[in-house]
Amino acid sequence: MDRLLTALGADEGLTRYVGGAVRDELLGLPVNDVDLATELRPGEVVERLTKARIKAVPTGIEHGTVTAVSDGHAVEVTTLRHDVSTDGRRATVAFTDDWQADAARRDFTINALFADPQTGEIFDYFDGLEDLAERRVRFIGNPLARIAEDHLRILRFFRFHARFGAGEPDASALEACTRRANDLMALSRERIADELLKLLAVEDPTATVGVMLQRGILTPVLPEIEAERLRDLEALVAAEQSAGIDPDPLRRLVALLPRDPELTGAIAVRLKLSNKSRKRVAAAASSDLDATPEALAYRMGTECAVDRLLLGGKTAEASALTKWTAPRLPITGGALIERGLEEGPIVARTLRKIEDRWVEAGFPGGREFEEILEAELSATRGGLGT
Ligand SMILES: Nc1ccn([C@@H]2O[C@H](COP(=O)(O)OP(=O)(O)OP(=O)(O)O)[C@@H](O)[C@H]2O)c(=O)n1
Repeated sequence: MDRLLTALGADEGLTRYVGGAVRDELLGLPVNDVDLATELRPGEVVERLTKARIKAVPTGIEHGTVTAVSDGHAVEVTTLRHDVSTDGRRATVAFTDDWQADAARRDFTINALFADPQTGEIFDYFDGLEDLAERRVRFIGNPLARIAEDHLRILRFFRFHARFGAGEPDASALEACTRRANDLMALSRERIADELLKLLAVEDPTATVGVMLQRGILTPVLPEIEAERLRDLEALVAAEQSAGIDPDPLRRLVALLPRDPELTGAIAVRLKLSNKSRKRVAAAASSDLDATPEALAYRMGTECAVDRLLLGGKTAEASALTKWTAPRLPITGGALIERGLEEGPIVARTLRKIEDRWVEAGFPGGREFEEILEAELSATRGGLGT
């Protein structure tokens, strides 16, 4: 990091930390991604990095962003800019050396703080420090205008409020988000899903999601969510906490949807979730809890079984399951052949039947397993007429 800061002239005041890293550092939270803002133009950023033998990737060069990869860490370096025109999805930008202008194009006051890497001095042009102390999430300037520039800010507002806000959301922001909720339809499904899942990943999103449902914010993108579902989300969050299981945004999404695997799967497709996530939410949406937790985990994988148990209010079982390791079936197809079974599809079929009975019996070993084995082998032999 030091090498990078030196290369970008931080000691001359040309480059500062910005955004989430400054905010999280001031709150004493762990900082994951570091963003830098710089007076240097993108071409000069690339030149200086190359000279210092730091890899420079022009990830968003038209918006002034270069990613510096140094010691395995990626840091986004963005030239100070102000937005010239925006259509709610994309912005045309102009570079500047005015720090306040760069702060002014950002979304919320708490996200527009700069920090001098050398002295630690904070540059706060829009009362972000005060809002941070009061745990207020406020747009910079007119909320309607800021949402018109980038519709995703509607969901970002709720995410940051859920994460950092205390009490009621800012009234003018809430009003603007409510009025413009339909604008979310203009965004790609991927961006909506990504932002929504980030919101659902915060420690406890219940109160904020409650406000969103009351205001119809999610109706344009997820009309399937009914207001009563908030109680399910609340119960799930409480179950996760008491089971000591990490919050999971996909599981929380399922809590908000009708408990219908087919419908949930279709929503996952609409939100363009990955195949893995689609399968997971569809499996979690089933309320079938007939099998034992271990049998569920063996069949569906522990993650899916934990989802289903937590969503079904079986907190202690879910917690116990996280420490459980799936046993292996104590016999192979080869061993069945050695015991006299003929090679062919019958081997796999018999193995499956043995496995079913073994799972049902609670994964026994030793004599009990031998009994299952013998019973199935003789049934198979009997079936074959041998
Ligand atoms: N629609 C957006 C997206 C981003 N930003 C600005 O770009 C910074 C970085 O954006 P991002 O990485 O999305 O957010 P972080 O604040 O870093 O939050 P997180 O910790 O969730 O990454 C924000 O702080 C904000 O200043 C913005 O103004 N409007």
